[in-house]
Amino acid sequence: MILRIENIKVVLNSVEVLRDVEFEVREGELIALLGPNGSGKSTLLRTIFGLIKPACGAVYLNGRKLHDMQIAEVVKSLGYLPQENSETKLRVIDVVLLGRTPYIGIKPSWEDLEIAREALSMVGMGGFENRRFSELSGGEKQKVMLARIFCQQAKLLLLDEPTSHLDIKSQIEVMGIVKRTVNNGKAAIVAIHDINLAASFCNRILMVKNGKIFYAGRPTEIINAESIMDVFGIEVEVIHHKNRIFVVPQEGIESAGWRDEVLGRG
Ligand SMILES: Nc1ncnc2c1ncn2[C@@H]1O[C@H](COP(=O)(O)OP(=O)(O)OP(=O)(O)O)[C@@H](O)[C@H]1O
Repeated sequence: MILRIENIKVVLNSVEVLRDVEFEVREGELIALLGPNGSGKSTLLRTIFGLIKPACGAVYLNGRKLHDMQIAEVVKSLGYLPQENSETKLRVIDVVLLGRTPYIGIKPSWEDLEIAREALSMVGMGGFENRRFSELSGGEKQKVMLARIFCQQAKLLLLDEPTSHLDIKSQIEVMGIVKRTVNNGKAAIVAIHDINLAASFCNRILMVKNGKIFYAGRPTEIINAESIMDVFGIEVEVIHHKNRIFVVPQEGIESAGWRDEVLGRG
């Protein structure tokens, strides 16, 4: 499966929110969208999913223009997780089963139920099936919404800050699940604020500023003090250690004095 975003411009209420956005997504790729608040990451994901029609340019899925496709067809290919959860009094299992909507006939089959239960246990929410969604914590809700997307079995996942409410263990687990899903012949684009998490799990990073892609490439190629200053306007030090990179605030390094320790020179 190949998704191609071709020269997209998006204008919302006369404001140009995205411009000259162009890239491709191939099978097996996990792509992070990094950028400051308001830089256009959510708008890009919404445009790819077809919720926003670009003023110019287009999104192509396997060579077909996405905006010409039926919504039922789109949701079998693209799974979109929005940034905000909608509130509902539905039971957890029914929220997850909504992910099966593209496949369900009159009512869910045993197989649909099995897939939904498996997705819940995959995100560590087995046993929550009969709880009310509205009564869960922020992180629990986020995991349930992720289970919903996983059981949709779409080929490309569009995840808007999927780890924002999660503790460190859950963040790593969720990114691990996304990575394994991608390795099984799928792809994902993830808007995320944690640069270290993005660099640890993603094959490619797109750095967005003012609605435009400023840098694109492998984490080790494009994450450096200059690109972060350019895009975020903040001084950091990027430490390369054992093929990994760590982004730490300049101020933190100077006051904590742990840089040499990390590099094994302590
Ligand atoms: N309907 C709209 N009308 C006008 N401007 C909009 C509209 N929706 C979004 N914007 C603006 O578009 C810009 C990009 O917003 P977007 O939500 O895509 O940013 P983001 O990178 O996802 O931000 P964050 O990291 O804070 O979630 C922002 O300046 C926002 O105010």
